[in-house]
Amino acid sequence: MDNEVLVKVEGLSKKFCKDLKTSLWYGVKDLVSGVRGSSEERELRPKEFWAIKDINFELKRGECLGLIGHNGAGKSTLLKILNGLINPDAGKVTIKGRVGALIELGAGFNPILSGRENIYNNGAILGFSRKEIDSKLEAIIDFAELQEFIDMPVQHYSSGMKVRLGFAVAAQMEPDVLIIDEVLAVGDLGFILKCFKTIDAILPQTAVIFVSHNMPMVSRICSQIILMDKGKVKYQGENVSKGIDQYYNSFLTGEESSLVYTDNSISLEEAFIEGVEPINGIYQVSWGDTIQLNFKIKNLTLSKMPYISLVIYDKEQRGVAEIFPTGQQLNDIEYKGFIDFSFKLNNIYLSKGIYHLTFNASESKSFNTYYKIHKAISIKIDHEEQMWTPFLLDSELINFKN
Ligand SMILES: Nc1ncnc2c1ncn2[C@@H]1O[C@H](COP(=O)(O)OP(=O)(O)OP(=O)(O)O)[C@@H](O)[C@H]1O
Repeated sequence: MDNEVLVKVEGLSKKFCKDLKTSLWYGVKDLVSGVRGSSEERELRPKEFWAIKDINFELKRGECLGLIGHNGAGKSTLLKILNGLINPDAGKVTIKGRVGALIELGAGFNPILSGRENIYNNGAILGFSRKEIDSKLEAIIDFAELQEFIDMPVQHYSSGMKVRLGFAVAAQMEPDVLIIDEVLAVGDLGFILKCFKTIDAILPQTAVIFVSHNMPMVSRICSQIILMDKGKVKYQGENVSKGIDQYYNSFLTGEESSLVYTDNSISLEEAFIEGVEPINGIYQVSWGDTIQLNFKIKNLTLSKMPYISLVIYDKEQRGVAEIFPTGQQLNDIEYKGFIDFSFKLNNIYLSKGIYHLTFNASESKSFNTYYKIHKAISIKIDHEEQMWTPFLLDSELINFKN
């Protein structure tokens, strides 16, 4: 039972047409050729493209597949085929058991019916009797936190309320397969955290397919990953952090520093890491390395030394660390020109991934900014361990009793 394959996808492909008129014309042609019994059109015709091409995977109970990729990569199309909302042009999907799905905002709900009536409708579609739905109703309403609004037509629900109801129905109906698209992100943080707690709880009995652009969430719950690009698989496997790395690496081109603020008293002329050659503008550093950061600024009007501080941002623009180098002396400046700063950064324990340093020069540690620039230096931290958390803490065993 535990190792039962619940979802099997073989050679799945779906094509779309870029223009509606042509698409309708092809639809009529396909209908006629279908009636005549002639073979299906497998090749692309003018204006058609593969939204997904040759996707294969198997998912067992207790496993969670993360689907990641740029906008338009084909993730939602794949989910819609799995949920039976659209038909593939080639390939086969085999799903065992009950499918709970949260795909499009409001999809699966009748807008003129109330939340309560929609719960009964959805439950019936999933094969539950009225009595069974009765017994689950309170739990669903409680989970969705919609007690007050459950008798209001769904068309008057806010986006977050629709997601709450959708997830509550999908997750509380004991699905064997749970399909969740990015729509979950519409919920507020409290609800998203509650959803993840629920996913953790039902995962041992369920096969979960999860689409997200939120890599920390993907890395937290997924046991395998498919990185899609223009409908094709770019990475597939159980090494989730490798897939995420590849996804992030696909954004590496065109990374340029961006000036946030200047009062025209200084400008940053150079920023680099001593002894490290950047690749595509990114300095490759190993986890735990000690590095030397060098900055050259051009002083235009300052008469005192500025205070330099740095902030490290991860790929998703979350600040993960601040650096206030000690030993800086805010003395008078003798003459205008260039000033070189070198800072040592001991043992970087940030985990694998890309980070950007924001350079900040101000009158003192927390007063009067002169100059601020994002992505002054970009760093890629390498580590042989497959980890994907904001940073790694170094620890050693100091005591052990048996
Ligand atoms: N019904 C449709 N008719 C024509 N093209 C479509 C249709 N549905 C999707 N597409 C196209 O298929 C491609 C894949 O879309 P899809 O919604 O699957 O991407 P996605 O990976 O889910 O993107 P996102 O991250 O933005 O949600 C896109 O180019 C999209 O324009």
